Amino acid sequence: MQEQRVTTTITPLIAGNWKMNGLRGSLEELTTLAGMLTTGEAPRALVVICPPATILAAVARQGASAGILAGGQDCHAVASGAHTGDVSASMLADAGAQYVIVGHSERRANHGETDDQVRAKAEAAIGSGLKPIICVGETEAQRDGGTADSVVAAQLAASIPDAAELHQVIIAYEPIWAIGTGRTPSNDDIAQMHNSIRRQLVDRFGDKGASIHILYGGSLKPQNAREILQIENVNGGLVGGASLLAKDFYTIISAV
Ligand SMILES: O=C[C@H](O)COP(=O)(O)O
Repeated sequence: MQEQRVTTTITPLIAGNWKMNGLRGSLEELTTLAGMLTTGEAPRALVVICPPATILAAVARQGASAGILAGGQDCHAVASGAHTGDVSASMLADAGAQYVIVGHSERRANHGETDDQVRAKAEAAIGSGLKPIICVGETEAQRDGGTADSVVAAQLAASIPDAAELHQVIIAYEPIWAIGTGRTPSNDDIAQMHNSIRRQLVDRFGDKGASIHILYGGSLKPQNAREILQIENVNGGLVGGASLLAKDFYTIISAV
């Protein structure tokens, strides 16, 4: 039987995750990017930068005139309290963020975050008016063992909240073995995974599931952006290393 395919038209979104890179000096890159976005051809994508929390407010303020939106890289699941070192979703919103990454594989791996915790963070984000970018993805062993589909399906099922405001949720598929390695899945493998994610979203959420962004992340670069970003059901990208240089990030944005 032929697989049912679901396609949809969504304004693409390109998000840069600066991770733990970026001192105040990085704002110069933001200024350069803003200049490119305002003087060049108008971008066909929403542009988001997720900097370290220390410069989030500055990024939100400085990026606004060029239409650059700001996002956090993580948030706590509760609004306030005795959680030394943590930042809540409402604090990110207060600093000017409109998005927040939750469940990035570096947090799942290094901080033992579970799907339940990721879902709680996504709920907190939505409750504070932020759009959570919920990350899912398989390890290399899982890909080689043929379980990538089921691993990602389980993460999706458990990490996405059953919120009425579901149109605010964004999914980022990031094969862990592709992050920061320069390796990417084949275009066919990306298409297969994104179509599978789309089917699950539509099965679970109906029409709303058809309008949820599904971003690709993992060694997305100026060199491969054009072909990856035109794959069916790839509605943009979550970019790590290549988002740190304005020139590279602008090339990726322009590839949409
Ligand atoms: O959040 C971004 C991803 O982890 C991708 O990172 P990368 O583009 O450096 O591979």
